[in-house]
Amino acid sequence: MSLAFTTEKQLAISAVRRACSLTSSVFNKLVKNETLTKGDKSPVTVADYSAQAIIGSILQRAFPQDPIVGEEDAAELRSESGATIRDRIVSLTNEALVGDLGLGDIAEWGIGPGSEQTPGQILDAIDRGNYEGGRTGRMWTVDPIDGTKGFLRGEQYAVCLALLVDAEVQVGVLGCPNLPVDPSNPDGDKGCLFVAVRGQGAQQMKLSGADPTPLSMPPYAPSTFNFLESVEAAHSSHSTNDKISKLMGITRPPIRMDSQAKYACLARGDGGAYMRMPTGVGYREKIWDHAAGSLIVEESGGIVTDSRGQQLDFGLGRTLGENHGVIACIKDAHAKLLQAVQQAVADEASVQSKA
Ligand SMILES: Nc1ncnc2c1ncn2[C@@H]1O[C@H](COP(=O)(O)O)[C@@H](OP(=O)(O)O)[C@H]1O
Ligand SMILES: [Mg+2]
Ligand SMILES: [Mg+2]
Ligand SMILES: [Mg+2]
Repeated sequence: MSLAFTTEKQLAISAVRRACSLTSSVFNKLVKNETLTKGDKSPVTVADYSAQAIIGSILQRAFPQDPIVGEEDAAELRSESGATIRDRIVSLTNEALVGDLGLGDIAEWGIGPGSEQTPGQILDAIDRGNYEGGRTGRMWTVDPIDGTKGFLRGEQYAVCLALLVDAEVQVGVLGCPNLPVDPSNPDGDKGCLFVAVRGQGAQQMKLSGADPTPLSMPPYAPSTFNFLESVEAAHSSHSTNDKISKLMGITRPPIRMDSQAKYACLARGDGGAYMRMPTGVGYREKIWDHAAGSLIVEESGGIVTDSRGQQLDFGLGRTLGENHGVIACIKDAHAKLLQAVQQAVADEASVQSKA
């Protein structure tokens, strides 16, 4: 019997790997005017756009019917002021598309020597990410660089791609170019790829595709349990985590890290829970920030819910809807953690109502 989603898995690995080699090489050459500030004040670089163009272009060739929910769009690049950055993105994307075929790559996906695209095709490949999402059918979701702030600091970031079918994540791939391959040797080799297919487990491999190893989360051990959380306090509440941590009796400090690399590290046994509690500014979490990572944690034996213990709903459109936070955790610690979370949320609400 052939396994489900074999082609999709291989394609997602190939696309993410190609995008990762681009982001790593751009980091070393990035110049100041290659970072723009978006309407929401967040940064976006030529690497974000080019990585989305690469993934969009490969998906267009392999699965032309599948819509894409992607973080970036090409509106700014189509404007007059976007001309310089557009030219750079076109040449970076083409450089990456024509790179030699590697393990598992298929030339029919529009990669390898001779696969250049026109500027118009590249902008269209980025804009394929404009799909609004929804509850039914197949769709991909892509975050070309998750943790752009981490990328700019030379710290953690992830290239993220997931396939959803009827609002359920079926395939998830995370490429983490700056993540140590062996967590016990942080100064050793860097560059990991994480992949999961629903019902088939999760694996870590090197970005080159070598050394695939199955992932499985360790059992709950109170003495080593701690939280993974964002570096950016604006993205998730450090203070709420601190209260939850005290209620749980956790003594180890949190591990701060940008991007969905947190999901990946949790899946391979770091910390015990990835905590993303809302900061109260009405921000809605985006599906591309959670789809791939949540499946990798679930397929490694973990559990992912919101702060009420409910499953994340990927069928609401481009966002996860009203923000009740995200809690990804070792399965047998989840009930205890949820109790502490709800206590902390209730305490915060009562302090606010008295203020
Ligand atoms: N106020 C907010 N609350 C929660 N997440 C936010 C936020 N503002 C931006 N983000 C998201 O936080 C992501 C980074 O998460 P983390 O802090 O875990 O690294 C960003 O992804 P991008 O970097 O892809 O834009 C962005 O989507
Ligand atoms: Mg962004
Ligand atoms: Mg993101
Ligand atoms: Mg991003």
